[in-house]
Amino acid sequence: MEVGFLGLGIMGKAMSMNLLMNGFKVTVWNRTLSKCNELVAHGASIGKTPAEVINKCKITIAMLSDPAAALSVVLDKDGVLEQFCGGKGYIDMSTVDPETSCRINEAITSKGGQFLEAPVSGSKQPAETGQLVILAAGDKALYEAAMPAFDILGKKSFFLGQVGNGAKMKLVVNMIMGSMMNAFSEGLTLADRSGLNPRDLLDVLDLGAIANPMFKGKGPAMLQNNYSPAFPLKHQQKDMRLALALGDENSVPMPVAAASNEAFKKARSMGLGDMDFSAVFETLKVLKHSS
Ligand SMILES: NC(=O)C1=CN([C@@H]2O[C@H](COP(=O)(O)OP(=O)(O)OC[C@H]3O[C@@H](n4cnc5c(N)ncnc54)[C@H](OP(=O)(O)O)[C@@H]3O)[C@@H](O)[C@H]2O)C=CC1
Ligand SMILES: O=CC(=O)O
Repeated sequence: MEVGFLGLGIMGKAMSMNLLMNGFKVTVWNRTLSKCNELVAHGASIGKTPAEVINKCKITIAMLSDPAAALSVVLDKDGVLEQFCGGKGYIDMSTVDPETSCRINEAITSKGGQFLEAPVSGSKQPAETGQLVILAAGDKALYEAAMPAFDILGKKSFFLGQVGNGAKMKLVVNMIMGSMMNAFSEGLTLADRSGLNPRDLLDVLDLGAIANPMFKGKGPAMLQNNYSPAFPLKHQQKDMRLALALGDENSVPMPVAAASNEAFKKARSMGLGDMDFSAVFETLKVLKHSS
């Protein structure tokens, strides 16, 4: 199967490499074109623009940072839309808001194409090992056509109905995840400042009802001030912001998420946006130094 792939950041690079290593023919594009070199060294072809990739491939996947990037790659000069026509499919796996997904859907279908949103749950390592959870919505026929690729990229795919539902599900999941990370950071800080060993807290948490892979995976690194990015903090803050907007639209009070968003904003203001989202832990250390 041949696919195009737009966006070779942390996720896109791992996902496109995984497709390549599993026998797919992949044509890649990235805004910073030099990031294509590693994929090309492993057998990928390169498109110099998104339009060039669309022209070549029947199905193209995008994995881009945020709504502005997702829209720009479709609508701007040399973008996806310039070459779109009937018989082609576009799958946007970026985390965006439902409105952005709907705008892209309208643009693609106005050219006779098929559109699927398919954001993913799971970070750098699940992307590398094909263990993502795929949250698809939109064109069912394209979903079925893309299943061989989804089977490589993920451990489970959900088809959630109309365009927007995939984005909503992803935002709900990441709103919960971001709030959990803040509660975890506060717990580690409270343990430390009240005279406990935070490493003991990790062991206690891991044996109880709130054990989870995130605490287990990130906790030891956080205690060593290691925030090597798997999920960049700026993207987690974007997801909190978009989830809060979804809460506004639906009159859902979300005080915990709102407080978490403020903590991620504070971390961004401290220059931690490109670090892993667990770096929100650092915002609590600032309080210690200033007291
Ligand atoms: N990392 C993670 O754990 C997960 C991330 N996600 C979501 O996946 C998406 C990608 O995340 P991730 O790979 O971590 O992000 P990165 O920041 O590593 O990569 C972002 C990608 O978007 C491109 N990009 C940014 N702005 C533009 C623009 N204006 N025009 C064209 N391309 C642009 C970047 O290009 P360039 O290289 O030129 O900067 C890069 O390819 C995000 O929506 C994120 O929320 C979802 C699940 C897990
Ligand atoms: O969006 C991030 C993730 O880990 O899922």
